[in-house]
Amino acid sequence: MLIIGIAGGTGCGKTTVVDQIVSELPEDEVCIISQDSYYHDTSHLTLDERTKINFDHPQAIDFELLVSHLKELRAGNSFEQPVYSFIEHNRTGETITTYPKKVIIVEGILILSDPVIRDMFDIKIFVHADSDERLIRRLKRDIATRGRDLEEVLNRYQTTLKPMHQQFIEPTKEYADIIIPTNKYNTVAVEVIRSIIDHKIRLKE
Ligand SMILES: Nc1ncnc2c1ncn2[C@@H]1O[C@H](COP(=O)(O)OP(=O)(O)O)[C@@H](O)[C@H]1O
Ligand SMILES: Nc1ccn([C@@H]2O[C@H](COP(=O)(O)O)[C@@H](O)[C@H]2O)c(=O)n1
Repeated sequence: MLIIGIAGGTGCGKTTVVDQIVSELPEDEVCIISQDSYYHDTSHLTLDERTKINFDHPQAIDFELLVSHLKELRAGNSFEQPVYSFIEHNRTGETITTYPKKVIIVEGILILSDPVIRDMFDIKIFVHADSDERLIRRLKRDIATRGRDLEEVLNRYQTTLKPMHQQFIEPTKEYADIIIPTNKYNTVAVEVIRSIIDHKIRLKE
């Protein structure tokens, strides 16, 4: 089993890079775990209280649960991955059964910030796009798919996204084995990563 961690600021293109990497891998050989599934359960809060959470701080993430799930996979067991709603700012109560596969990809803004999880990765990748590029993408995506408006995204950007990025996300670049520049689509880097995965899988077989 090969466990790959893919970090990088919001809107840098993590999900896009993951989709590109897995697009040519057999479906039964790869599983994807999103850090978003591990936002703490906030059912005890009202929707209004949930909107005030700082979702870019490491304390917003249930890293303990993520670690325990990765350990299940390493032990050859499946687990139930929570489904998260960006509209409700909470887990939906549904889960996706996630099975151990040859390649496990864990992606999220803060996944290189936790030392225990970091140690579990065979390959650590940081996806980099400039902050103006990320803000533009985040605006477009959040308005189109996450039920946000311009005011909300810009307000969150100034109050939490930018300071949290500088404090907790950008510094984790130093732990990365590979940094992928994604100011534009980077098919060469995706090809390189695919061949590293192929090589490492063969070594482990
Ligand atoms: N290299 C790129 N160039 C232009 N747009 C991109 C690029 N990568 C991703 N996008 C777009 O930017 C938005 C955010 O990308 P996404 O992969 O969801 O980022 P992340 O998972 O890091 O937040 C999406 O709408 C996606 O289509
Ligand atoms: N209820 C939530 C939870 C998180 N966010 C934002 O999502 C970002 C992380 O996801 P990416 O796909 O962009 O990596 C993070 O920056 C949080 O601010 C949210 O808006 N609402």
